[in-house]
Amino acid sequence: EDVSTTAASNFRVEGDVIFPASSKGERWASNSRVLLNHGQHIGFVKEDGSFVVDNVPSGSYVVQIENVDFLFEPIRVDITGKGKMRARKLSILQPNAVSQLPYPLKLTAREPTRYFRKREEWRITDMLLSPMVLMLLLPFLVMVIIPKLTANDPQLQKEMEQMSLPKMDMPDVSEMMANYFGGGPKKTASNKKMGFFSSLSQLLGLGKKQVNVVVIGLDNSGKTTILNHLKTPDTRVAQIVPTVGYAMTNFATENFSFNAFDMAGAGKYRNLWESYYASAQAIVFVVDSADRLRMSVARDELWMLLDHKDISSKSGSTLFEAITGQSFRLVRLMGKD
Ligand SMILES: Nc1nc2c(ncn2[C@@H]2O[C@H](COP(=O)(O)OP(=O)(O)OP(=O)(O)O)[C@@H](O)[C@H]2O)c(=O)[nH]1
Ligand SMILES: [Mg+2]
Repeated sequence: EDVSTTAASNFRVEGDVIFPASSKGERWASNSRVLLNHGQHIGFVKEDGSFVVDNVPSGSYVVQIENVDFLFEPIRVDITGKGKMRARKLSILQPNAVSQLPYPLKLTAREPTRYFRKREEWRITDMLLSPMVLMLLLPFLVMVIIPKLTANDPQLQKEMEQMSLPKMDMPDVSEMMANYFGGGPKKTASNKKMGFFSSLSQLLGLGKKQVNVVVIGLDNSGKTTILNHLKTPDTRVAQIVPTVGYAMTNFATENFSFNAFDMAGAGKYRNLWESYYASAQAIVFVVDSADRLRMSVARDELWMLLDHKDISSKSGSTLFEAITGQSFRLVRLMGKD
């Protein structure tokens, strides 16, 4: 009886340890121990990597290789009462899952042991992805993307521009920046009417160049009609009515986006014209050649325009005259006067 129990407890666990080829020397063999159940039974590794743990009673054991330089995955070994060996992966997360392994054991070094955590290095992405920077960048992205999205839809663009600034009495950031970087002369009235988004996209060199055009001329001379023809067919208005005060319209060519101030020509509104001269890159003076009775009134208004301080002080400003109606005689008449 005594013999049978000692015989039953005299099993041996065998296997091989495989170290990576890169590891130099045989140092690892003497530096390694085989631990069963964390040291309940201990074996040593020979120079060739083989090991034997003697005098192991039947039962279930966790086999680990203890080595200073390398990490090994532990294996579970079950020894039956009759000395039958069975090895399986030691699964901590799923203890019941059986993944059979060969016996004698083969234990392969998984990776070198790291005793120190790698020092964190500074990377540009850490900084760019920090919430602070993202929060700073997001509004800028929105400002750049929205004008691009609305560029094809003048109606929407107009709505955006009307929505953005006129109601709030807020300093125009883009104007401030343009003045600061451009170092140009102060144009207080100019950019304020252009809308925040468009001037910003212009500042960033995106999209088309923005041109402010002021269209003036006597009432009923055809200003609104001309501007209406310059718009795309789908944005044209069907019915043209006398303008009250002024109306803003937009139209575009390949390279330019025009902001046209369609001024009302009726006598009581004419004193409004001059406040838009300063902000204009171009002024169109429309004359109805068929309106012979009021040609002299048109001439006086034109002289007043040319004498205005905002016009005479402007170098490189352009003045267009649009002659509507049928008669060419009147072009000559204008020239004579
Ligand atoms: N026959 C003819 N009629 C025109 C021409 N241009 C405009 N009209 C008509 O003249 C009228 C007045 O045109 P508008 O474009 O409203 O004139 P406006 O200069 O904008 O006038 P205000 O807004 O009052 O300053 C409209 O009924 C147009 O249809 C043209 O070249 N020939
Ligand atoms: Mg009009």
